[in-house]
Amino acid sequence: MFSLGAIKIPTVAFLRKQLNTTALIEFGKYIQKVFPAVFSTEFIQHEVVGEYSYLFTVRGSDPQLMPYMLLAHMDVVPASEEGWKFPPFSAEEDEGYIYGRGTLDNKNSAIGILQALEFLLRRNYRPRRSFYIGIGHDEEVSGLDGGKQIAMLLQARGVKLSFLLDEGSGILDGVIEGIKSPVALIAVTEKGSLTLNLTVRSDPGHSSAPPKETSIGILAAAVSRLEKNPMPRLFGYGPELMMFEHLASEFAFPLNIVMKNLWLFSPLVSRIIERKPTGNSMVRTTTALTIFKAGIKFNVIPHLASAAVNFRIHPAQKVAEVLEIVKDTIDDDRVEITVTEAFDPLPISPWDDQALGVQIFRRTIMDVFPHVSSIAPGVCIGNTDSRHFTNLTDAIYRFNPVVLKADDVSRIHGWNERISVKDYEKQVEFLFQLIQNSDIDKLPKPHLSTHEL
Ligand SMILES: CCCCCCCC/C=C\CCCCCCCC(=O)N[C@@H](CCC(N)=O)C(=O)O
Ligand SMILES: [Zn+2]
Ligand SMILES: [Zn+2]
Repeated sequence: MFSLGAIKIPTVAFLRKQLNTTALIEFGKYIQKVFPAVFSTEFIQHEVVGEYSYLFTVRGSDPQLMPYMLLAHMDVVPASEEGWKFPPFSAEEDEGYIYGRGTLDNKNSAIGILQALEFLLRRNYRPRRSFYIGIGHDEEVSGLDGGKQIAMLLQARGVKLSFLLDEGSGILDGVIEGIKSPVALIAVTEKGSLTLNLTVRSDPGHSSAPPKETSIGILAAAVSRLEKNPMPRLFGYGPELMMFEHLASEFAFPLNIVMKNLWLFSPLVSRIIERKPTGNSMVRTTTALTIFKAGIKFNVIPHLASAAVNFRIHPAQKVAEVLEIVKDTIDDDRVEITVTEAFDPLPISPWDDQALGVQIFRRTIMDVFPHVSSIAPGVCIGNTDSRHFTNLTDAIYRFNPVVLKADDVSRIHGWNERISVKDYEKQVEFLFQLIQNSDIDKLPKPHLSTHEL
């Protein structure tokens, strides 16, 4: 059963320096109370990192086995009171669903991991393979003070990981047009990000004698040009090619043939899938106008107008290239462009028979979600704390073991975020099995089943 108390604690992160620290402290106390075995077992060390994040070191009985890591975060994005069926921090249960900010992103993982470990400890289970659990407190606002500090601490201790599992993808059921059965997408990379601040300055004055162009008009035209001129289609040039090839047999004829031959059909496929926002995010670097500020009074021509634009960079592109395209598209020197944050797409993690993490995930997915018909490498369209761990392993995977239906994706950061009690229990079962399956020291033999391998 979901620890509903975790959802009721409003661990909201607005900005890097604007966190609800009272709630973060309360969350720490809460997990100590509900997971007593995790906090008192002799072979588990817990540490508070960066004031509010938690790092657990679970010492396995066989020091020869290379450790792995499970990552999650306790902070959540803000939630408005209106628009929700139930208040976002009420953890109300309705028709088998628990509603609340963080039920999918990402208290389900934070609590689910600790719950699975608590269950194992109560059964006197001691893992053979050591592992780490990181519960960040500022993932939604960069992870620099939480997740990154955990990564740096482990790096300073000389830790190397065999694999790392974080949030960032899931079991998609009816999300990809043309695929009827649920498919598990394990993201082997995540898109890069570039946030630009655009500013236009012009002389202030009386609205009764306006100039031909104002700061607002100039800026509005610039952002409109960005929106009307999407970044180039790059579908088929990144790991999404691998994803669709793996999923090809899930499509009915003739789409299965099309997906198997993306070298020929990717221009056609990209035009179809870009029609939906999630599909579009696979096709290109996305452009999102997220902040627009100007003006103080109806009869005053404002001196300043500013806007923020957030680009999520396709794995086949880099920050520098996106910036060049932006400058060419705006093509107006009056618009001052400054970079607020920028990083390239993350490296692509291994996806082959030698990749231990992948084999363990496959086996665990098949054990716990037998109705999943394919397991494929995917691309995380957002960003996660795992991007701070690239010095510890090249095997970083993003996968939340939760079934997401078409309307669930927009609940993440949106209204009515929810998880079914059944899905949460499955998530705990997955983690419970995963920890045990990770104790193998050799890779399992390739599985001969109808599953996509
Ligand atoms: C062809 C269709 C394929 C569709 C694939 C869609 C898969 C959707 C599945 C899950 C949703 C992804 C959720 C991504 C997790 C993102 C976590 C997050 O919100 N991170 C923040 C971090 C912010 C920061 N400053 O670091 C973010 O990305 O904004
Ligand atoms: Zn998240
Ligand atoms: Zn999030």
